[in-house]
Amino acid sequence: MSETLRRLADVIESRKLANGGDPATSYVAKLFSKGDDAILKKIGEEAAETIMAAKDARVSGDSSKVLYECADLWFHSMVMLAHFGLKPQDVLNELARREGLSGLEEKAARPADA
Ligand SMILES: N=c1c2ncn([C@@H]3O[C@H](COP(=O)(O)OP(=O)(O)OP(=O)(O)O)[C@@H](O)[C@H]3O)c2ncn1[C@@H]1O[C@H](COP(=O)(O)O)[C@@H](O)[C@H]1O
Repeated sequence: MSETLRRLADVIESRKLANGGDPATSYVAKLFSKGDDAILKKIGEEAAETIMAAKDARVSGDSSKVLYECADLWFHSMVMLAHFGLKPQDVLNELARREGLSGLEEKAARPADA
């Protein structure tokens, strides 16, 4: 896993209130203190901002804002993962499990009622 993701996951973990995170000095601790609805709301906002940035880039040809918004989305997704006791490595493991499995084949193999 990327060292940057690993270090960020460790910092996020350290910001949990149970680990001494202080909402007065830390954005992540403040988000944890507000609870999961606040974290999920941020993910919704950042996903929408990513979509808007991509639409703008389609017109302007400048993708720098897509990068910026996508980083916000990944970051807030990592806060959500930590909230649920998950790590970036768990997501990478799931992607690795899917490696080589065509999305079209996987969908076709689903039970009819799925
Ligand atoms: N990667 C990030 C990161 N990306 C975005 N953000 C913050 O996410 C917040 C939300 O972004 P918005 O653009 O939506 O800002 P806003 O509209 O003011 O949002 P709200 O305050 O209303 O939620 C901003 O305050 C950003 O600064 C981040 N805050 C922290 N990190 C990482 O988390 C670490 C720990 O941060 P602290 O817990 O604050 O020490 C940092 O060292 C960084 O590595």
